[in-house]
Order: sequence, then C-alpha cells, then structure tokens
Amino acid sequence: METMAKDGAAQEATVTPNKDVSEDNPKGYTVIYVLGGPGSGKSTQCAKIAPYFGFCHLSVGDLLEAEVETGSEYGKMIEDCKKEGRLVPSDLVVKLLQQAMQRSQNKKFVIDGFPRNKENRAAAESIMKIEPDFVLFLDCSEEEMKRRLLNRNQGRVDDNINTIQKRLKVYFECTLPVINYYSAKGKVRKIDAERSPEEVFEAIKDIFFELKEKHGRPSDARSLSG
Ligand SMILES: Nc1ncnc2c1ncn2[C@@H]1O[C@H](COP(=O)(O)OP(=O)(O)OP(=O)(O)O)[C@@H](O)[C@H]1O
Ligand SMILES: O=c1ccn([C@@H]2O[C@H](COP(=O)(O)O)[C@@H](O)[C@H]2O)c(=O)[nH]1
Ligand SMILES: [Mg+2]
Repeated sequence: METMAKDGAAQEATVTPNKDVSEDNPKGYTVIYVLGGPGSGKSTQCAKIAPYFGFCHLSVGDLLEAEVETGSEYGKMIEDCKKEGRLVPSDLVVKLLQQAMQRSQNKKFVIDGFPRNKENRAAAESIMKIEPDFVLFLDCSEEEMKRRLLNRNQGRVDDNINTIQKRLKVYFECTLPVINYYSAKGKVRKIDAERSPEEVFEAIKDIFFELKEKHGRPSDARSLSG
C-alpha cells in the first residue's frame, strides 16, 4: 500500500480536500493530533499518513532539534529537556509550531507528539486558534513501548532506560490528561498500537477515510472545524 502515495490516481482518491475558511477556523486548517506514549509509533504512523492522505507531517520533537541546529540561544535548554525527558516551555514550542504551519504550503497538518500537556493544549486553542478535527491515540503497553525505544537505534539521547522512565512519568501525568480532555469532547480515535506498523496504519486509514467523506459534504464541513 505504500506505493499508492506515489501513484497519481490512487493518491487522488485518498487526498482529503481543503476546508473553507470560517470565523471559527480563519486559516481553513485541518488539524489531526497524534498522541500516545513514547515509542507508541507516532512518528512511524505520521510518516505513512502524510504522503498517503496529502497532509503535512509536523513533529514538534523534530522542530526542537532543528532549532538546536540553528545555534539558537535555547539550544542548551532544549537539549537538557530532551536528555531529562522533560517538556520544553510551552511558549517556545508553540512559537516553533506556529512558524512551521505558516511556512507550509499545505493547510492540512498531522501533528506528531503535541499537545503534551495542559499548557500546550490551552496555548494551541487560545494563541494558535487551532482545534483538532480529531486526536489519534496510539494505545500501547508500557512494556512494548520500552522494548521499542531500547531497540530504536537512531542515536537519540533519550533512548536509554533512565530517560525512558522519566518520559513515561511525564506521559502518564501530563499527556494522558490531554487525551482524556479530548475524549470527553468525543474527539479521540483510539487505535490498538500494539500490532505491526502495517496493521496499525490500516486501522488509521479507516478513520481518515471517514474524515474525507465528511469533508466531501458541504453541510458537514462546519462541524469539522471544531
Ligand atoms: N507497530 C510497531 N511495531 C513494532 N515496532 C514499531 C511499531 N511502530 C514503530 N515501531 C518502532 O518503534 C520505535 C519507536 O517508534 P516511533 O519513533 O515511531 O515512536 P514515537 O511514538 O514517535 O516515539 P517518540 O515519542 O520517542 O518520538 C522505532 O524504532 C519504530 O521503528
Ligand atoms: O510538544 C513537545 C514535543 C516534544 N518535546 C520534547 O522533545 C522530546 C522528544 O519529542 P518526540 O515527540 O518524542 O520526538 C520530548 O521528550 C520533549 O523533551 C516537548 O517538550 N514538547
Ligand atoms: Mg516520534
């Protein structure tokens, strides 16, 4: 199925149309948050979703890495947070995300690993004026997430058991409440992420096809903007 994104006709069938701009959604953005614990497979799945459905994949972790590489005054603080599994202050994260969205030619975003806590979530609503169409929640056991991270082999400074334990604590204490917040609003689509990457993507596709169908009907378009 990976080859579908390269095939013009097949991709045409999967691309989700742009939304109209409205008072609630002045930029006409479509936003999907992808959340789950460390190692649940967020980045793996976003990398599949983006080309297949015509979305821009924005990983806040990658934006922070890119900021470090510019020689930014925040570089040391960002690196320390990553090594310690702590979250970077919300104002910086939101600024980087906002800039990346503005730079993009695309208006449809799959946002990987954000919002991580209540402050992120509130800032996205009040400063960025974004409300997700839905939240993909990759549900995976702690044991499997640890196993994946310890085998990731991508040279990440946080892929060690000490940092992983700290990241899990942040996930359970700060990120899970954000998922519960959106769940109470009926926006969470929970996926069993314990399965193979291909099986997880098949389940995700069904959810995106629902979104595409809704966008295709003008009378439903408003309900998707928040
Ligand atoms: N469904 C899966 N089954 C087995 N391994 C997987 C699966 N999904 C991803 N992986 C592997 O697990 C590791 C972590 O995946 P990934 O980087 O996508 O997780 P993540 O949720 O983005 O983690 P982080 O929060 O640290 O960025 C990678 O080595 C990836 O290849
Ligand atoms: O919203 C965010 C996202 C990420 N961080 C910091 O980056 C690392 C790595 O993030 P991944 O998404 O897992 O690649 C994370 O542990 C945090 O230190 C953040 O602060 N806020
Ligand atoms: Mg990731």
